[in-house]
Amino acid sequence: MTDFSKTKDMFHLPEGMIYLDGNSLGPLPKTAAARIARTVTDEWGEMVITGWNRAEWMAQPSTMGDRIGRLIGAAPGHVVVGDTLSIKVYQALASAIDLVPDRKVILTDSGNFPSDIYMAEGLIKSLSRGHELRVVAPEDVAAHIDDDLAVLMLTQVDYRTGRMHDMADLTQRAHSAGAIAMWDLAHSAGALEVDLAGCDADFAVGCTYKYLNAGPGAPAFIYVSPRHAATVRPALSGWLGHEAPFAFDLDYRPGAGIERMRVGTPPVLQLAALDAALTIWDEVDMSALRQQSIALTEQFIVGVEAACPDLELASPRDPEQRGSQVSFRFAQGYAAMQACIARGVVGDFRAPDIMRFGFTPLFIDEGDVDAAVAIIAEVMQKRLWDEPAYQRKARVT
Ligand SMILES: Cc1ncc(COP(=O)(O)O)c(C=O)c1O
Ligand SMILES: Nc1c(O)cccc1C(=O)C[C@H](N)C(=O)O
Repeated sequence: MTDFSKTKDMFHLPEGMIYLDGNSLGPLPKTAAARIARTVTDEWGEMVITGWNRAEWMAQPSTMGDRIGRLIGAAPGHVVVGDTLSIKVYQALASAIDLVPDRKVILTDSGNFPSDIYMAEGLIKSLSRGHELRVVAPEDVAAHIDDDLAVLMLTQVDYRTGRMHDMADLTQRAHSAGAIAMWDLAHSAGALEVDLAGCDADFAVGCTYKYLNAGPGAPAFIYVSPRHAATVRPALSGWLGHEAPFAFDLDYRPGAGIERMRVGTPPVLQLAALDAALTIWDEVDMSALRQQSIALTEQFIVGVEAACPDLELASPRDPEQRGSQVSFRFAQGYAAMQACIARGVVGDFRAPDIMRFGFTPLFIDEGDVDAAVAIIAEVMQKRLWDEPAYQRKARVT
C-alpha cells in the first residue's frame, strides 16, 4: 500500500502554495535536479558520444516506456517514449487509418483537446483521401459508432470538465463496428487506473509532464496493441524507428514492434527528469492512488459547494465518471482564479468560464484540500475577484 504522506515529501512544493495544477504541469521531484546534473556532468560531460551506449541513452525510450506501461495496463515492450503528444497523436492516427483502408470517418468529441483535433485535420488534408473528422458531443459518441467508422479517437478524460469516457465499453463498440480505437491518456496516466490491454485498446498516447511529473517539455509516449505492433506502418518513419538505424540503409524497414514508433534522437536531459519522476511512480499502487484521488475530489466538492453557492459544478458528480480534477463554472472564473492564485491556491482557468483544480495524491492531502476550500470560500464570499487587478487582459498567455 502506498504511503502518500511519504510521497508528498519527495516533491519540492513552493512555500505557501497549494498546488492544484499538477494536472497541467507536475511539480519538481526533489531528486530530479541531481539526476539531471548527473546526466549533464557524468554522462554528457565525461562520456560525450559514448554515453549513447555506456549510459544507455539509446535504450531509455523503451525502458522508460515499460515503466509507464505498468501505470496504464500495458505489458513490457508495448510503450515507447519520445516527441511531443501532438506528434504522437498524428503518428498513432496515421497508423490507425492505415489499418482500415476502406473507411473514411474519424470520430471524436467536442471535449477533446484542440491539438488532437488540429492534428487530425492536418493529417486528413495531407492524406487527401477523403477522410472526414466527425466531432460530436461527448455524450453522443456511442450513438455515432457505426459501420462507416474507421477510427474512434478520444481523450479519455476531458481537460475542461474531467468527464471520463468508458474506455472498455467504447473500445468494444468500436471493434464491434469494425473500427480502431485510439485513446489520448494525457489526463489519465498517473491520474487513475488505466487498463489498455484489458480494454483491448488499439493505440494510446499520452504525456509525461502532467500527472507523471517529468517537467516542462517532457516527452510523450505511445502504446500500440500487441495485435498491431508488428504490422503497423509508422507514418513518421524516422531513422531510430528503422530496423537497423546504424546500417544507414537508404530504404526504410520498420523496427521490431513498438520500436518502429520511435522517430529521432531521444531527449536525454528530459529523460533524466522522467527517470527521477518514474522512480517515485515505480512504487505507487494505482488502485490506492485512485481511491485517494476520489476521496480528495469528493472532499473538495463537498467543501466548495457548501461555501460557494455561486460556483456550479462542471465535473460529473459521480466519481466513477470523472478523472482526478474538479471544475466549477463561474462567469468571473478568470478573475476568481487570479484571486485564488494570489492567495496561494494554484489551479487554472479554461475559457469560457471553467475554474479547474487538479488532485494529485502523490503530493496533495486532506489538509491541503481544507486549506484550499477556505481560501476559495474567502475569494467568493468577499467577492475578491472583483478587484481590477484580477480582470482578464485583452491578451492572455
Ligand atoms: C489531451 C491533450 N492532448 C494533447 C495535448 C498537447 O500536448 P503537447 O503540447 O505535448 O503536444 C494536451 C496538452 O497540452 C492535452 O491535454
Ligand atoms: N503543455 C502545455 C504547455 O506547454 C503550456 C501550457 C499548458 C500546457 C498544457 O498541457 C495544457 C493542458 N493540456 C490542458 O489540459 O489545458
